[in-house]
Amino acid sequence: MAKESLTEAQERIETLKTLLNRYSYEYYVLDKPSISDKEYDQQYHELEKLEKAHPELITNDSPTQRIGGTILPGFTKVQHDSPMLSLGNAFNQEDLLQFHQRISKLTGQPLQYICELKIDGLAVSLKYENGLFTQGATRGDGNTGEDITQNLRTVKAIPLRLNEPLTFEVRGECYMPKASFVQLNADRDEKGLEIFANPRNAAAGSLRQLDSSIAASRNLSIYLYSATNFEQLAVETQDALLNRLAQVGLRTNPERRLFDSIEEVWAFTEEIAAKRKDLPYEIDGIVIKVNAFAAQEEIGYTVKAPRWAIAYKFKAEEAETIVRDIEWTV
Ligand SMILES: CC(C)(CNC(=O)c1ccc(Oc2ccccc2)cc1)c1ccc2c(N)nc(N)nc2n1
Repeated sequence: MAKESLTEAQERIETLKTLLNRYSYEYYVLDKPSISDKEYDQQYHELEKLEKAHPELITNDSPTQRIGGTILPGFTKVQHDSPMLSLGNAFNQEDLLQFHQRISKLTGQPLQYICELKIDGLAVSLKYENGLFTQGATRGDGNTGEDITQNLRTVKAIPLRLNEPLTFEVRGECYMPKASFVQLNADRDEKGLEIFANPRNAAAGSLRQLDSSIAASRNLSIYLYSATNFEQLAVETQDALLNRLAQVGLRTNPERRLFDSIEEVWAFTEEIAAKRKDLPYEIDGIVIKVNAFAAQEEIGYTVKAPRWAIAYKFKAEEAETIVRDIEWTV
């Protein structure tokens, strides 16, 4: 084909990046792809060819730039702008009742709860500046984590550009779907490599790689569940925040429910316990949060965890999940 003019190439590259970004949003966030994988691949290869012919037009948010070219010497430290807090635990109905009674005393507002699944993966923080993904980090000790931007850029469910030019930080759980875990262990076993004990360890092991092409091969995914400086999102509840995160292009877990009583919350934990084995990802519990941000602020925090949230933990499923989890060490 005749070498297209620079502006024609520039326009086509911009169009393709916008289209491919939109398709990823439909596929990973809306779970409603509007084109086939084949059509996606065709447009992706057209973009690759155009960028090869015009390398000066390659930008950081192009879907062709998810795998970094270099192997990192190590991970640098990252200070989180606000702490990534931990959660208190509940192990039975009585614990949940006590949680409810304890916080009911701390606010005059009627308590509405939101229940979210507690995905068994690795907590990560994603920074966006003017809508562009600029930094990804592990939770670390809650205040200091490690910069794993290169590896998180390979996670296709993480948009390199949001649908809106927002500047904020979101947090969520990066995980390996059960099917990817089974396939990975089968491949490793066949190659005589040590297999992973559970999907959480496999996800942690993948995000700890200094060569992002290895992380890229591990089919990781992510669910986001919180944001900092979310004032610009103009939301007043956790549920509205999650809807807003999906609207701007971020993947959130659909199995969330709102309840007005702790009895209904307990019933939900039993409902999820029954369907846990059928979920395409592992969970280790349910996170119960006061839904309204105003009530959250009134109820407040302890030194390391919110008072307005608790993790109801399921009993460990199989012997293997009791295996000591890999500590995050590099
Ligand atoms: C509730 C929170 C602890 C996040 N929230 C925070 O980390 C957090 C951090 C600073 C906050 O405000 C402060 C800002 C500065 C200082 C102190 C608090 C508020 C919330 C949490 C933790 C783990 C979760 C998980 N595995 N799954 C789901 N579904 N939800 C989860 N939610």
